[in-house]
This record gives sequence, C-alpha cells and structure tokens, in this order.
Amino acid sequence: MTNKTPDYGKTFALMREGCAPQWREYIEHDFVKGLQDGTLPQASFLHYMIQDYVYLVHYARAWALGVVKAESPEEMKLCAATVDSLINHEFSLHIQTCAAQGIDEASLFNAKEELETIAYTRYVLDSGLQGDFLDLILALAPCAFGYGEIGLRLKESVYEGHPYEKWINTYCGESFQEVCVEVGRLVDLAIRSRIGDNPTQSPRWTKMQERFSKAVELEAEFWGMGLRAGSQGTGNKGAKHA
Ligand SMILES: Cc1ncc(CN)c(N)n1
Repeated sequence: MTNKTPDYGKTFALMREGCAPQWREYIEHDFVKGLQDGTLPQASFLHYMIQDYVYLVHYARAWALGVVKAESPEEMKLCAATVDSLINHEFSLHIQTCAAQGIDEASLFNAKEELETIAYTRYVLDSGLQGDFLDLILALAPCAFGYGEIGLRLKESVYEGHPYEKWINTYCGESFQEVCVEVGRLVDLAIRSRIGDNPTQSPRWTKMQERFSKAVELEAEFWGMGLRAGSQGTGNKGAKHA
C-alpha cells in the first residue's frame, strides 16, 4: 500500500496534518481494507453504494450551492465543473453497479436514507447555508481528497477480476484524480483570496480546521454504516432497505 500523501495542494496537506488521527480512521477504515483485499461482503458494498448514490445527489446539490456562493468567475467555473463531474461521471459507477443487481436509477434516487447519510449530507449543505464559500468548500473537500488518496493506495492491489475492481479504478483513475487536483486548487485559491498566504496565522484557522475535521469524521461514520449493513444482512436490493 502506497502511503505517500497525494499532492492536492497546500491546504490539503495542512488540514490533513491537523486532523491526522481522524484522517487515518477515514482512509484506513476496515471498510476500505475490505475493498482492498476483496473480503468486504457484497451486501455491505451494495448497501453502501445505494446510500452513496443518495449521498452524491446531496453532495452535487452542495457543489451547486458553491456556484451560488462563489465570489469570482474562476470559483464559479470550478464548482460548476465539479457538479458536472459528479452527475455525469461518478454517478455512473453507482448506477451501473446497482443496475447489475436489479436496482434502477429511480429506486436509487428514492432510496430511504440512513442516519449517517442524513448527518453527513446535511452537515455539508448547512455549512454552505449558514456559512460562506470557505465554510462550504472545507466541508466538501474531504470527500474528494479522501477518496483520491484511497484510490491511489488501493491501485496496487487491484487485478483483473478483483471484486471491487471498478470501484478502485474509478477513484485511482485519471478523471477522478484530476477532480481532486482541481478541488485542491480551488480550496487554495479561495483561502488565499480571502485570508492571505499564511492561513494558519488567521484567527479563522481553528474554525476552518474544525469544519474540515468534522467532515472527515462523518466519512468514517459513513463507512461504518456500510460495514454494519453487511453484518446485519440488510444490504439487500429493496429500496425499502436502501
Ligand atoms: C461518502 C463519500 N465520500 C466521498 C466520495 C467521493 N466522491 C463518495 N462517493 N462518497
């Protein structure tokens, strides 16, 4: 497993370091280990994918809120490009994986949300509704950076026929990695234009780190929800359980 920190910008490196234990719990979660060695129960994976589709719907709404809250054309364009990448690319992985199990997109869209899904997505949306652009993107960023790092770490373990080959290839793939680099650029740009070149010296830094760290914790809870589903045998096809 590669442990090198990916280069997603200056803020990512600082924020990741600022919540190192929580970051480890996120990217080294048992769910991720199960994806890597293929031992994750299919029921856990399917339940997670259904919930993750719902998560991505709200996550795309939150990026669209970024378009609303942006304060420069570049910020606006980067947020709009991320909305496009989510809806027209990342969604496909979930739609195809679930379709292979007989679950269509309409059922995914109407799936019943788990508490962890509600907690994480509404936290992100509320960060943007009650806060400003920085609050919003700091709550949004761990999603991209974490999956980017996990994708790169798991890349070496994938082989043809690996049960989670498509998932791993999506997140280590060029197009998702490009999104992570662009999100890193956006976060650095937004911070520099609002609070300057030494953000850790800003009175706002502690709150900014808290915003990021909370989203990281919610990511680990989200994996936990997926694992529990497999152990309880609730990860079946029905939208009722979804
Ligand atoms: C919960 C979660 N976090 C992050 C990602 C990567 N976009 C995702 N699909 N789902």
